[in-house]
Amino acid sequence: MQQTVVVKIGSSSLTSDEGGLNRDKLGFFASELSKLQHQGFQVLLVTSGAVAAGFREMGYVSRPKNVHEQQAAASVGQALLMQAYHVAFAAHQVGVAQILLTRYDFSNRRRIHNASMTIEELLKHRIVPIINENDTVAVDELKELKFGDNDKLSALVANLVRACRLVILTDTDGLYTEDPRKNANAKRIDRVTEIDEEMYRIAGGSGSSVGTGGMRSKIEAARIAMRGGVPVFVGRVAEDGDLDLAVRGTGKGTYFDTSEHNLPMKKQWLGFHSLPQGRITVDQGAETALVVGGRSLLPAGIQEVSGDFHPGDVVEVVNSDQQIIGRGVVNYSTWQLQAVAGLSSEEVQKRIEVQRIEVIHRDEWITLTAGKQINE
Ligand SMILES: Nc1ncnc2c1ncn2[C@@H]1O[C@H](COP(=O)(O)OP(=O)(O)O)[C@@H](O)[C@H]1O
Ligand SMILES: N[C@@H](CCC(=O)OP(=O)(O)O)C(=O)O
Repeated sequence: MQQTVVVKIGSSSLTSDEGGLNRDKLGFFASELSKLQHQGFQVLLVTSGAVAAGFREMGYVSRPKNVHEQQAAASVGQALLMQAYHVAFAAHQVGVAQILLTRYDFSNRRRIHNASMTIEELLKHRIVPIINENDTVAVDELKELKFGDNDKLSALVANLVRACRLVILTDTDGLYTEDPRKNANAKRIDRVTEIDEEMYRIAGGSGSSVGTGGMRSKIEAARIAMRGGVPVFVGRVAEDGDLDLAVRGTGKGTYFDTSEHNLPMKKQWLGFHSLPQGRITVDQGAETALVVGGRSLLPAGIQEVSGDFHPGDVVEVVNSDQQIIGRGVVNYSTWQLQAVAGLSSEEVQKRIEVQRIEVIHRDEWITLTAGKQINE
């Protein structure tokens, strides 16, 4: 079977702080990606840079902060971006296609299935799908409905196509013990096997005025991809052949290894694509049963319920310290659960009629605590 590589290129690698595309850099990346394809890899590109490429044409002096200005700049820049990629890849006899996705598309199983089928068809024809967030329609006010930066989008795409590696290219050669722009003595971390809280602490925000996510969002992307069984490289590609080295394991950057196996599609959807409709707080006993014991959630372990959900919806589960421990498909509605929270299963059955006694069945649950996942 052919191996698939997903490469994400950030705004900082394609444009300058003053805005506008750097066609030399873009041409270089197209050449590196084409080489990978010629070697037999299936290649997908997740690209940022629409806002950065378009804001100058709109007459703005710097990257706009206002949402509608950003959306307008993105719609100008996206066309410029695709035009430039089309020309740059054509020089290597490689065809390209544009795919614009939103967070909402991932949360809807039919839409993401359609996107996945389209991608498969393009790859079969050796066309490189070039993916960006659909900035014009992405809703910024509702943070959970917008990716913002493309790091997380690239991780979701890598999991979707079951990539053999996700390569996140940026303007620094990997994750350092501190932002290297702020501390020249910071040391690069070459290999990461587990993402813990310390990792989030050292990863700062964006260092340039065109990038948005910084290293923090790359760590979050790496966590999602690792959960999906996809190893990740975060770093820089500056010279001929660098991308090949990055894919093969000897690039200039940080490698995030994973011992996880590909998560089943259903669990991926639950953990990373679905949009929770409510929140359930559980006690210590229920937390252990879910996270360590691999058991279902029963009404007895529930302390608090909020949101507006119905049987079949996805809810987020938090422990008594309000830390997220996972997500699952709920078998109760909000009012039903509020009426029986904390009660024994026997008592619940006397009071209300439910299809299944489990609030969340173990097969419809995913643990999302940082570190090693015990229960799949
Ligand atoms: N611990 C860290 N190690 C490396 N880079 C870091 C760290 N913390 C913050 N950064 C910053 O993250 C930036 C890359 O992210 P970003 O600007 O969002 O790039 P992109 O546009 O490629 O997504 C780097 O330029 C760097 O200044
Ligand atoms: N979709 C946006 C991405 C915004 C952005 O700056 O992302 P990134 O450079 O990946 O931190 C664009 O194309 O401008």
